[in-house]
Amino acid sequence: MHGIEPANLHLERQILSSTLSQEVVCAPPTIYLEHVRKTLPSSVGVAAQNCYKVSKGAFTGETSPAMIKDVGVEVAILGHSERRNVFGESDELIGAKAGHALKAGLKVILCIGEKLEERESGNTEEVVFRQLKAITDNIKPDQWQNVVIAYEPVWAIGTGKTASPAQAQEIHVKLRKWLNDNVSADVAQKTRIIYGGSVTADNCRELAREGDIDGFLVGGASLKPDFVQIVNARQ
Ligand SMILES: O=C(CO)COP(=O)(O)O
Repeated sequence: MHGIEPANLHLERQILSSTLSQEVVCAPPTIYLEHVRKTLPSSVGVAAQNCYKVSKGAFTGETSPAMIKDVGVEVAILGHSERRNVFGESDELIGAKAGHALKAGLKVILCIGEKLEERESGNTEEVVFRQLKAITDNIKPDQWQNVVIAYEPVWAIGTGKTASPAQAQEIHVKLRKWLNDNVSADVAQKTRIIYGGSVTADNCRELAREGDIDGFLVGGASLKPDFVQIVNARQ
Protein backbone atom coordinates (compact mmCIF):
# COMPACT_ATOMS: atom_id res chain seq x y z
CA MET A 1 0.00 0.00 0.00
CA HIS A 2 2.55 2.51 -1.11
CA GLY A 3 1.22 6.03 -0.78
CA ILE A 4 1.71 9.06 -2.94
CA GLU A 5 4.09 11.33 -1.07
CA PRO A 6 5.15 14.96 -1.57
CA ALA A 7 8.53 13.80 -2.89
CA ASN A 8 6.63 12.45 -5.86
CA LEU A 9 5.76 15.93 -7.04
CA HIS A 10 9.46 16.53 -7.49
CA LEU A 11 9.85 13.09 -9.04
CA GLU A 12 6.98 13.75 -11.40
CA ARG A 13 8.62 16.94 -12.66
CA GLN A 14 11.93 15.15 -13.23
CA ILE A 15 10.36 12.18 -14.97
CA LEU A 16 8.18 14.35 -17.15
CA SER A 17 11.02 16.64 -18.15
CA SER A 18 13.44 13.83 -19.06
CA THR A 19 13.23 11.67 -22.15
CA LEU A 20 12.53 8.18 -20.94
CA SER A 21 15.06 5.64 -22.13
CA GLN A 22 13.25 2.78 -20.42
CA GLU A 23 9.67 1.68 -19.96
CA VAL A 24 8.40 3.16 -16.70
CA VAL A 25 5.21 1.94 -15.03
CA CYS A 26 3.73 3.54 -11.91
CA ALA A 27 1.62 1.32 -9.62
CA PRO A 28 -0.45 3.38 -7.18
CA PRO A 29 -3.08 2.00 -4.79
CA THR A 30 -6.32 1.12 -6.58
CA ILE A 31 -8.22 4.20 -5.41
CA TYR A 32 -5.71 6.49 -7.17
CA LEU A 33 -5.48 4.56 -10.44
CA GLU A 34 -7.80 6.78 -12.43
CA HIS A 35 -6.24 10.00 -11.13
CA VAL A 36 -2.71 8.77 -11.87
CA ARG A 37 -3.69 7.55 -15.35
CA LYS A 38 -5.19 10.94 -16.14
CA THR A 39 -2.23 12.83 -14.68
CA LEU A 40 0.73 10.98 -16.17
CA PRO A 41 1.58 11.22 -19.87
CA SER A 42 0.94 8.14 -22.00
CA SER A 43 4.70 7.50 -22.12
CA VAL A 44 4.45 6.33 -18.49
CA GLY A 45 2.43 3.16 -17.90
CA VAL A 46 0.11 2.68 -14.96
CA ALA A 47 -0.43 -0.61 -13.13
CA ALA A 48 -2.83 -1.88 -10.50
CA GLN A 49 -1.18 -3.53 -7.49
CA ASN A 50 -3.65 -6.44 -7.59
CA CYS A 51 -6.87 -7.60 -9.23
CA TYR A 52 -9.36 -10.44 -8.87
CA LYS A 53 -9.67 -13.70 -10.78
CA VAL A 54 -13.11 -13.27 -12.37
CA SER A 55 -14.85 -10.47 -14.27
CA LYS A 56 -17.96 -10.13 -12.12
CA GLY A 57 -19.87 -11.57 -9.20
CA ALA A 58 -20.37 -11.06 -5.47
CA PHE A 59 -16.80 -10.36 -4.37
CA THR A 60 -17.17 -7.24 -2.25
CA GLY A 61 -14.00 -5.23 -2.02
CA GLU A 62 -12.33 -6.81 -5.04
CA THR A 63 -11.45 -5.13 -8.34
CA SER A 64 -11.74 -6.98 -11.64
CA PRO A 65 -9.42 -6.53 -14.63
CA ALA A 66 -12.44 -5.13 -16.52
CA MET A 67 -12.80 -2.34 -13.93
CA ILE A 68 -9.09 -1.59 -14.15
CA LYS A 69 -9.35 -1.32 -17.92
CA ASP A 70 -12.41 0.92 -17.53
CA VAL A 71 -10.19 3.63 -16.02
CA GLY A 72 -7.64 3.34 -18.82
CA VAL A 73 -5.12 1.23 -16.92
CA GLU A 74 -3.38 -1.53 -18.84
CA VAL A 75 -1.16 -3.45 -16.39
CA ALA A 76 -1.60 -5.37 -13.11
CA ILE A 77 0.97 -6.60 -10.62
CA LEU A 78 -0.01 -10.04 -9.30
CA GLY A 79 1.47 -12.28 -6.62
CA HIS A 80 3.37 -9.55 -4.81
CA SER A 81 4.98 -10.98 -1.68
CA GLU A 82 2.59 -9.04 0.53
CA ARG A 83 -0.39 -10.53 -1.30
CA ARG A 84 1.11 -13.98 -0.74
CA ASN A 85 2.40 -13.57 2.79
CA VAL A 86 0.16 -10.97 4.45
CA PHE A 87 -3.11 -11.78 2.66
CA GLY A 88 -2.45 -15.50 2.30
CA GLU A 89 -2.90 -15.73 -1.48
CA SER A 90 -2.01 -19.21 -2.72
CA ASP A 91 0.01 -20.11 -5.81
CA GLU A 92 -3.24 -21.45 -7.25
CA LEU A 93 -5.15 -18.18 -6.72
CA ILE A 94 -2.30 -16.13 -8.20
CA GLY A 95 -2.20 -18.44 -11.21
CA ALA A 96 -5.96 -18.04 -11.70
CA LYS A 97 -5.66 -14.26 -11.39
CA ALA A 98 -2.86 -14.20 -13.96
CA GLY A 99 -4.88 -16.32 -16.40
CA HIS A 100 -7.98 -14.14 -16.08
CA ALA A 101 -6.09 -10.81 -16.24
CA LEU A 102 -4.35 -11.88 -19.46
CA LYS A 103 -7.60 -13.15 -20.96
CA ALA A 104 -9.24 -9.83 -20.06
CA GLY A 105 -6.49 -7.99 -21.97
CA LEU A 106 -4.26 -6.69 -19.19
CA LYS A 107 -0.48 -6.99 -19.19
CA VAL A 108 0.82 -8.57 -16.00
CA ILE A 109 3.87 -8.28 -13.77
CA LEU A 110 4.00 -11.61 -11.94
CA CYS A 111 5.97 -11.66 -8.70
CA ILE A 112 7.73 -14.66 -7.23
CA GLY A 113 10.33 -14.99 -4.49
CA GLU A 114 11.46 -16.99 -1.51
CA LYS A 115 11.36 -16.15 2.20
CA LEU A 116 14.55 -15.94 4.26
CA GLU A 117 14.00 -19.32 5.92
CA GLU A 118 13.39 -20.92 2.54
CA ARG A 119 16.68 -19.52 1.22
CA GLU A 120 18.56 -20.53 4.35
CA SER A 121 17.24 -24.08 4.17
CA GLY A 122 18.38 -24.36 0.54
CA ASN A 123 14.86 -24.30 -0.93
CA THR A 124 15.01 -21.15 -3.07
CA GLU A 125 14.81 -22.98 -6.39
CA GLU A 126 12.04 -25.31 -5.29
CA VAL A 127 9.95 -22.33 -4.10
CA VAL A 128 10.41 -20.06 -7.11
CA PHE A 129 9.95 -22.89 -9.62
CA ARG A 130 6.73 -23.97 -7.85
CA GLN A 131 5.44 -20.37 -7.92
CA LEU A 132 6.44 -20.00 -11.56
CA LYS A 133 4.76 -23.25 -12.57
CA ALA A 134 1.45 -22.23 -10.95
CA ILE A 135 1.57 -19.07 -13.05
CA THR A 136 2.80 -20.50 -16.36
CA ASP A 137 0.13 -23.22 -16.31
CA ASN A 138 -2.36 -20.36 -16.85
CA ILE A 139 -0.55 -18.53 -19.66
CA LYS A 140 -1.33 -19.34 -23.30
CA PRO A 141 1.51 -19.28 -25.84
CA ASP A 142 0.33 -16.04 -27.50
CA GLN A 143 0.01 -14.21 -24.15
CA TRP A 144 3.69 -14.27 -23.18
CA GLN A 145 4.36 -10.92 -24.86
CA ASN A 146 2.16 -9.40 -22.12
CA VAL A 147 4.05 -11.00 -19.23
CA VAL A 148 6.91 -9.71 -17.10
CA ILE A 149 8.29 -11.88 -14.28
CA ALA A 150 9.50 -10.06 -11.15
CA TYR A 151 11.91 -11.95 -8.90
CA GLU A 152 11.52 -10.43 -5.45
CA PRO A 153 13.18 -12.33 -2.60
CA VAL A 154 10.92 -11.63 0.39
CA TRP A 155 13.91 -11.03 2.67
CA ALA A 156 15.00 -8.12 0.45
CA ILE A 157 11.70 -6.24 0.19
CA GLY A 158 11.64 -3.05 2.22
CA THR A 159 14.44 -4.34 4.44
CA GLY A 160 17.41 -2.46 3.02
CA LYS A 161 18.99 -5.88 2.31
CA THR A 162 19.43 -6.17 -1.43
CA ALA A 163 20.29 -9.44 -3.10
CA SER A 164 23.82 -9.00 -4.41
CA PRO A 165 24.02 -8.68 -8.20
CA ALA A 166 25.47 -12.22 -8.29
CA GLN A 167 22.66 -13.64 -6.11
CA ALA A 168 19.96 -12.00 -8.24
CA GLN A 169 21.64 -12.96 -11.53
CA GLU A 170 21.99 -16.58 -10.36
CA ILE A 171 18.24 -16.90 -9.78
CA HIS A 172 17.33 -15.01 -12.96
CA VAL A 173 19.47 -17.43 -14.99
CA LYS A 174 17.75 -20.38 -13.31
CA LEU A 175 14.30 -18.90 -13.97
CA ARG A 176 15.19 -18.39 -17.62
CA LYS A 177 16.44 -21.96 -17.88
CA TRP A 178 13.21 -23.17 -16.26
CA LEU A 179 11.21 -21.23 -18.86
CA ASN A 180 13.40 -22.72 -21.58
CA ASP A 181 12.85 -26.27 -20.34
CA ASN A 182 9.16 -25.96 -19.41
CA VAL A 183 7.69 -23.37 -21.79
CA SER A 184 9.87 -22.62 -24.82
CA ALA A 185 13.26 -21.27 -25.85
CA ASP A 186 11.56 -18.26 -27.40
CA VAL A 187 9.69 -17.38 -24.20
CA ALA A 188 12.87 -17.87 -22.14
CA GLN A 189 14.77 -15.52 -24.38
CA LYS A 190 12.14 -12.80 -24.78
CA THR A 191 10.43 -12.61 -21.36
CA ARG A 192 11.69 -9.80 -19.19
CA ILE A 193 12.73 -10.89 -15.69
CA ILE A 194 12.99 -7.88 -13.41
CA TYR A 195 14.44 -7.73 -9.88
CA GLY A 196 12.81 -6.16 -6.82
CA GLY A 197 13.94 -5.75 -3.22
CA SER A 198 15.68 -2.66 -1.81
CA VAL A 199 16.79 -1.35 -5.19
CA THR A 200 18.28 2.13 -4.73
CA ALA A 201 20.15 4.76 -6.71
CA ASP A 202 23.33 3.35 -5.10
CA ASN A 203 22.95 -0.29 -6.13
CA CYS A 204 20.94 -0.07 -9.36
CA ARG A 205 23.85 0.29 -11.79
CA GLU A 206 25.67 -2.77 -10.52
CA LEU A 207 22.45 -4.83 -10.66
CA ALA A 208 21.63 -3.51 -14.15
CA ARG A 209 25.01 -4.72 -15.46
CA GLU A 210 23.95 -8.35 -14.96
CA GLY A 211 22.88 -9.89 -18.26
CA ASP A 212 19.64 -11.46 -17.03
CA ILE A 213 18.31 -8.55 -14.94
CA ASP A 214 15.98 -6.78 -17.36
CA GLY A 215 14.59 -4.08 -15.07
CA PHE A 216 13.45 -3.36 -11.53
CA LEU A 217 10.35 -3.37 -9.36
CA VAL A 218 11.01 -0.49 -7.00
CA GLY A 219 9.17 0.32 -3.77
CA GLY A 220 10.69 2.78 -1.31
CA ALA A 221 13.15 4.39 -3.72
CA SER A 222 10.37 5.14 -6.21
CA LEU A 223 9.05 7.70 -3.74
CA LYS A 224 12.32 9.66 -3.84
CA PRO A 225 13.84 11.93 -6.50
CA ASP A 226 16.65 9.31 -6.80
CA PHE A 227 14.19 7.20 -8.76
CA VAL A 228 15.33 8.95 -11.93
CA GLN A 229 18.78 7.40 -11.45
CA ILE A 230 17.18 3.97 -11.25
CA VAL A 231 15.27 4.58 -14.49
CA ASN A 232 18.56 5.50 -16.12
CA ALA A 233 20.61 2.71 -14.49
CA ARG A 234 21.63 1.27 -17.87
CA GLN A 235 22.98 4.54 -19.30
O1 LIG B 1 8.25 -4.94 -3.98
C1 LIG B 1 8.58 -3.85 -3.61
C2 LIG B 1 7.57 -2.81 -3.43
O2 LIG B 1 6.29 -3.30 -3.46
C3 LIG B 1 9.98 -3.51 -3.34
O3 LIG B 1 10.05 -2.62 -2.28
P1 LIG B 1 11.45 -1.97 -1.85
O4 LIG B 1 12.11 -1.46 -3.12
O5 LIG B 1 11.09 -0.86 -0.91
O6 LIG B 1 12.26 -3.05 -1.20
